[in-house]
Amino acid sequence: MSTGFERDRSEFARGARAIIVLPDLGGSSRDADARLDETAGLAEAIGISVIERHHFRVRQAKPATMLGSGQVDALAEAVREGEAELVIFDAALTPVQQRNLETALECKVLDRTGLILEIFGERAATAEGRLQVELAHLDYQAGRLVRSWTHLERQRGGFGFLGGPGETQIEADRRMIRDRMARLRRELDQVAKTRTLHRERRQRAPWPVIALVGYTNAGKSTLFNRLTGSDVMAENLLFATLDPTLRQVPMPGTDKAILSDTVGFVSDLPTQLVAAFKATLEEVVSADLLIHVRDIAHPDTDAQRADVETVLEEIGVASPEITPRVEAWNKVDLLDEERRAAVLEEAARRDDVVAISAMSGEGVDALTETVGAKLTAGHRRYHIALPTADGAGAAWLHANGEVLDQWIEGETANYDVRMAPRDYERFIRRDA
Ligand SMILES: Nc1nc2c(ncn2[C@@H]2O[C@H](COP(=O)(O)OP(=O)(O)OP(=O)(O)O)[C@@H](O)[C@H]2O)c(=O)[nH]1
Repeated sequence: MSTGFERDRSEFARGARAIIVLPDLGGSSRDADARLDETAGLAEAIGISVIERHHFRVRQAKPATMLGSGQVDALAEAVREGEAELVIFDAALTPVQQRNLETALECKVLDRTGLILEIFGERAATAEGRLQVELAHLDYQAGRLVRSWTHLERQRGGFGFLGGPGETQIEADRRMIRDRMARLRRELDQVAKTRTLHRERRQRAPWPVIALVGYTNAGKSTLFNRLTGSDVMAENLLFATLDPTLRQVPMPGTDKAILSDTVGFVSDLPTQLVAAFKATLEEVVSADLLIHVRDIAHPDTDAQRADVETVLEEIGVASPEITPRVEAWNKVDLLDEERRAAVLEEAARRDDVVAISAMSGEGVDALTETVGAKLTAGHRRYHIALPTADGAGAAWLHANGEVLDQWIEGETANYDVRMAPRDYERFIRRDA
């Protein structure tokens, strides 16, 4: 069934000419140029062609148009001269502001949430990803529909104007959205159940799961490819990895580990998206260890780190004491000599930080060593005696622990094994 509310991708056709606007309300610690770069990068990731960037200082956001009237006029002029088809605001706009701006600028206006939804829509690769995006999108539209209706009605002077023109249509639209959302939720439940089954099956496999997290463009995919030796997703596509990709990788100290690449995080991630993407990020929630990839050469690297930690907390990842993190300070190749020396020195001082260049490979072996060491940090040495005929038991020990020594006494095979207490208990239970 088509609700008529599905995304019209042709609206943002590849190559659409766009102007990026940063309304600067002050008080942000972020670098305005870096912010404009990020938004331009996000837009370009879905094929929008960015022709201009504007940075407007706004003392107080205007309820009707966000910007002051002089600024709106200047922007309208820029739209006409540049023949722009789209203006992207790096801010959250109310439905009223969005519509008033569209009228004044005579072109389409998209806010940050709308832009992120477009990107998520384009990148969602699995059935679950697509369902989640559509749900988030409908949720966003439902909010706009209700409020814009109230606004229209007020313009008509029509409180108490129930049953007036348009109302029936809007009611019908809202019902259609509601029905469609209910259906999507049911489908999602089903998909989520299947996923949980798969995950449980994998959790019974003995390998630890390592999740790569990080701000968008930090270099997660580049590192993922380097660690796994795959060259998929080598393009510079923001959010190229909306759906987690899982690979087995060798890790010192364990037989192997499962590495999961996840979606890039952004600042001000709309709440409805955090909720909608929680399932996609479940790999992160249940991971044994997180590698937090940071673009250490970015001017806002500290703010980006805080954003990532906030999202991790929002989606329910346990504190670093329970789910250990290793920070990979990436792109050290871009630093000037002085900064590079300072970064390397600080990284060397900390046992949870490794300076790397995912691009050149510098530091990547050290990262693997550190991750392996963290994974095995809680490991202990056990003595285990098995009947020599227990080939499966012996194989399990080799796969799950580090066999330090083994010797045979009559019918008994002895093993001196280093492994996680959790694995030891699982092994003992298996025997019982
Ligand atoms: N100079 C330099 N560039 C890097 C390095 N690592 C990644 N890059 C570049 O940074 C850009 C983003 O890298 P990705 O690996 O796509 O980043 P990501 O974190 O997966 O991005 P999202 O999918 O948006 O979350 C690409 O242009 C990479 O080539 C590095 O160590 N040095």
